[in-house]
Amino acid sequence: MAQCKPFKAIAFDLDGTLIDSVPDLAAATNATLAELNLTGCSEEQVRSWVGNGAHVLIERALIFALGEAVEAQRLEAAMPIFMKHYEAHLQRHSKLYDGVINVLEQLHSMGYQLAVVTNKPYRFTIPLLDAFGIGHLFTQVLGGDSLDKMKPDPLPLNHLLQQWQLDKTELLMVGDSKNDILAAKAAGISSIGLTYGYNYGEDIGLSGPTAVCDTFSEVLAHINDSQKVMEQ
Ligand SMILES: O=C(O)COP(=O)(O)O
Repeated sequence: MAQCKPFKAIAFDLDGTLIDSVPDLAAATNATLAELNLTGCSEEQVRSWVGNGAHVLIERALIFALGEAVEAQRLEAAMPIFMKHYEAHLQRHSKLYDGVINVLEQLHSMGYQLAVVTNKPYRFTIPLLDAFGIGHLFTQVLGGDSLDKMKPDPLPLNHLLQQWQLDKTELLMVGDSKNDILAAKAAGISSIGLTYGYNYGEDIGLSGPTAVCDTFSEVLAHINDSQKVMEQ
């Protein structure tokens, strides 16, 4: 078995992990559909469409509203409309999940390198983190369009391993979606799956994370316990 080293760095997913962003994503999606004279959708539907970036979210919304597959040209025309509305909504109704600030501040002061690895477009990620007063805690922030591929591809996590010169056992991924867990598995690193976020209505445990937590505060307890075991 590979020699396990204690974690040095932690990569966090954003939507459904740190921030409940669906209310604003749903408002922006509905404003987009309204501008295109199409039927609106529910917040619950948007909750099940989030996870693969803005492009896929709007593709899913258009397929729902049109009742058929959407042509590439139509999708491309809808994207700037969505981007405009999401920029205006960004943090109007979104909320940090319980325990997020406290746990991130503790991990930061314990000396962990922290990153955000999200499929959300980069241009929205930094303003959102700053609006909630947590941007300064992260030394790396990767959006869905920062690199050539997004989660579930391992590229963003491999990028962090390389940037920070870490062994695979030294980086942990924390997220609510199977995209996070599949990316972690493909990169060969440990992961924590959170049960409270958005995962297409599926049990996150089915994706096979290293551990499952029900609250963000449990993540800190889990990391502390794992470090004790590895240091023994
Ligand atoms: O924008 C999305 O689709 C999801 O973003 P996430 O990777 O932070 O969950």
